[in-house]
Amino acid sequence: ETSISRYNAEFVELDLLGTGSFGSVYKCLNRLDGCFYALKRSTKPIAGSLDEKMALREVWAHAVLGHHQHVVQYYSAWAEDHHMLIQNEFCNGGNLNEKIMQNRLEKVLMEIVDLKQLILQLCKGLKYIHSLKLAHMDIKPGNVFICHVQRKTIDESNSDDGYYGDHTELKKSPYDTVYKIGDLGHVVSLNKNQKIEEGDCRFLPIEVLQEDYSNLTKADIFALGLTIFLAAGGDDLPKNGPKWQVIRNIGLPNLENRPKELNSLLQQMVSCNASERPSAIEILQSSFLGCLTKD
Ligand SMILES: Cn1cc(CCO)c2c3c(c(-c4ccccc4Cl)cc21)C(=O)NC3=O
Repeated sequence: ETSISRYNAEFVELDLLGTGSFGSVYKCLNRLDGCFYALKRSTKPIAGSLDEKMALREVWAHAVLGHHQHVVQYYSAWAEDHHMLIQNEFCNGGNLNEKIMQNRLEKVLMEIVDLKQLILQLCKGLKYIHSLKLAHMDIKPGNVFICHVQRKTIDESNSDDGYYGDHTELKKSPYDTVYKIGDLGHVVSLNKNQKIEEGDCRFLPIEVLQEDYSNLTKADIFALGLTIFLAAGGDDLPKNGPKWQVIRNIGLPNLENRPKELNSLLQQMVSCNASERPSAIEILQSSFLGCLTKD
């Protein structure tokens, strides 16, 4: 019998955004509020299975993380006809991996001012997650979602708005770019020593591979360093083998035509010794972002 599906009752399914081992993600329109949402629909995991633990961790993490500008917003989750659904904020700009691929195709490099924004915003998101005693454990370009939001333009028409500026500061783009950390499927709590589900091995620091979970926030910093490296124009990362070992033991190759401050920040973020990696808070305070954080 056709059981009443909340999914069909409350949403209009518009596009398939992606599929994977996790299930399928659709862009949906909520019939009531007229907003778009990203809905992940996956087969309901077997009770007591590892998949169920991970699925519950994802929902618990979203519930604990509440609202933050640089974490993808969670709205609801429910189960129906052998499926589990999670309703998240829809980010209309794709993900950072698609942007990196696009830049390579067009042979363009992210400008340093945009890289600084990327680092600033992701560090604010990580600072928030870490402040709640959680670690993301799967930071990578594919899990950084992009929102293009309408720029707050000063309305030129009513010149008596008390704004006597010259209005020439209009930026080239009609929108601001907001980066958000998403996919909380690997989130772990810092204190509880639980078996972690490793994230993408290209972004995994060696100590986590060796099951040293004493510094999980610094595992996120390591993965963030590699994520920024790729966004700044670095070559693809190895999944294993000697090149994988070199990054863990020696560090990253220098990015030419990038400021030495950026290269040294990246080197620190991927330090072999987790305690030498700067925390999200330290990066926000670092001189590299200095001129930026005073906005
Ligand atoms: C494949 N895919 C494409 C998109 C659109 C990006 O412009 C997307 C989103 C999400 C997710 C997602 C990831 C992990 C868990 C749950 C969701 Cl809804 C997946 C997404 C999500 O949470 N929000 C999204 O926009």
